[in-house]
Amino acid sequence: MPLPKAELHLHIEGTLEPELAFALAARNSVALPYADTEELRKAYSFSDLQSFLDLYYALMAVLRTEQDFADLADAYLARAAEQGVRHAEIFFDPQAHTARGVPLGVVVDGLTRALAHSEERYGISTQLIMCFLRDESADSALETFEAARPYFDRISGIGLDSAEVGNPPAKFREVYRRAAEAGLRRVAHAGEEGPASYITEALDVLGVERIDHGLRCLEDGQVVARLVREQIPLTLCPLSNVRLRCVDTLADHPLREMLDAGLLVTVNSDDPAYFGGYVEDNFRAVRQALALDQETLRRLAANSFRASFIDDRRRAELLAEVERHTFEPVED
Ligand code: HPA
Ligand SMILES: [Zn+2]
Repeated sequence: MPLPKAELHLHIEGTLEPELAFALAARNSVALPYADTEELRKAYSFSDLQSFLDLYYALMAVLRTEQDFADLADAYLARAAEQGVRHAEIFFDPQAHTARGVPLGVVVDGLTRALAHSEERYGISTQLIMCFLRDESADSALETFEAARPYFDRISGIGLDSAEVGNPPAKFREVYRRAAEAGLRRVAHAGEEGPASYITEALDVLGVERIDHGLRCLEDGQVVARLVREQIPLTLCPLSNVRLRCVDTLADHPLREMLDAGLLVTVNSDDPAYFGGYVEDNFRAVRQALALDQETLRRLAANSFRASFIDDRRRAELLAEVERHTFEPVED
């Protein structure tokens, strides 16, 4: 069995595998501009975040019905279970669907239909985090937030994703204020392609409890010192960072330096269908590239539960599972 872990940075739309994309395209009579899955996979060569986002949004055209969203989430959960995931906090992008005429209720009902049987079927507890597209307007985020109020009993928190540079956190001050007032958890992508100052802004202006990516904190010692002091979790995504050219190679990934600095870092998969692996694949890749020992892997898994929004009892149970875990001999 793989190491038990929580997945805290996972875009459900980024789990759309080429095979499922073609199956849904056929089911919904949507034409894809690729002959087959092989040709589609060849398009997964990205130069930066935007080049990925262009394909990510285009492929969403196949997601139309409640069943589509349920199938997408169920396929993810089945994969996640094989990868040792025991708790998942799952992002979705409501505006990417409502903009195409898919009602918010269809998205939420479909996703939560799959999540509802997740504990029983896969042993994975789940939460849903609604992300706003930061390259859309602040008004659009507010409209989306208000439209989602009827679903707040099924939504744990809000996040911020999409094109970072030029779309600083402060643009979304009001929607984060309303989320806090509504008792929702708050996270945001910051410091992936954007500067370290966006991390500070997300903490100070948006009141976020966790930073998604946060890699570029390393460019500012004061930001690192604060993240360490306040033990703000960072949800790193190593394979994503290589594919989107935030780091040159996995061997250059600063994960080890970040751990050594005392940062509360976690390892996650971001958009696994596009970036070459799910969360255990990310663990395995950094273990190999950075020669991480078992205690370091155990620490990363424990961090994932510490950084999660689960209740204290389940957190204690899952941390005990990490402690008890015995590693299988590695073959590579
Ligand atoms: O890695 C990402 N960064 C920003 N937006 C995203 N939307 C899906 N994945 C990402
Ligand atoms: Zn992300």
